[in-house]
Amino acid sequence: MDAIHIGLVSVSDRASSGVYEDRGIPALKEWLELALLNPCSFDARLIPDEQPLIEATLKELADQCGCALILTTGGTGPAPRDVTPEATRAVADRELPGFGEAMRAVSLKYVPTAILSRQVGVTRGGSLILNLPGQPKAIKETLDGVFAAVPYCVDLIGGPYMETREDIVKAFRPKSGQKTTPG
Ligand SMILES: Nc1ncnc2c1ncn2[C@@H]1O[C@H](COP(=O)(O)OP(=O)(O)OP(=O)(O)O)[C@@H](O)[C@H]1O
Ligand SMILES: Nc1nc2c(c(=O)[nH]1)N[C@H]1C(S)=C(S)[C@@H](COP(=O)(O)O)O[C@H]1N2
Repeated sequence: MDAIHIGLVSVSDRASSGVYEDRGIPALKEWLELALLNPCSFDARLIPDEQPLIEATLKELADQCGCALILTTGGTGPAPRDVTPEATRAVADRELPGFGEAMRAVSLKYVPTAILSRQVGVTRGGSLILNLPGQPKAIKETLDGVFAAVPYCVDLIGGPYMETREDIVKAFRPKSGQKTTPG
């Protein structure tokens, strides 16, 4: 089974300055380790809401670290210091608007303020970058809702073949995109 390298970015002024303990990176890791069958390794970064730093971090994870998937958490709202979507768009080759739309739609089942998140999904080279809201509970809520589309997206941009635990999330691939196990 392909090994997968994943970038995790927690964007939070208060967690990065020690006001509270970061719960973003542990929540991202926990969900991914439960959902993915592939052997996974992670590069994790805890940074403040500073656009140049977010951009540099995303570029490093995509271009130097070779992450096929990069998940950010935090900084997607309307507050003046929320700049994760701007940073993500600034480093993007293409935007995949469906990810932001679908995450907001599933999130409305949990909170009416889901519409306040400006989260986006983009590609940069062979990396898929997804923004998640900062509330630690939002990580599971949004990943449960959209991750079915992630493995095929990663296939299409030339990444590893991701396999998921079906009781957590069932990856969807069209028949032509499915790998058949030999024998
Ligand atoms: N990385 C994190 N670790 C733990 N809790 C978090 C984290 N990010 C957000 N939260 C929790 O979710 C709440 C709302 O998150 P939000 O992203 O709006 O924080 P914020 O007001 O932008 O501040 P900051 O950037 O300092 O996290 C926070 O008050 C906090 O309780
Ligand atoms: N699934 C889910 N989506 C959510 C939330 C949540 O708790 N769960 N919080 C909302 C709130 S209150 C805000 S302000 C926005 C932006 O959050 P962020 O700035 O922490 O990224 O995400 C929204 N989306």
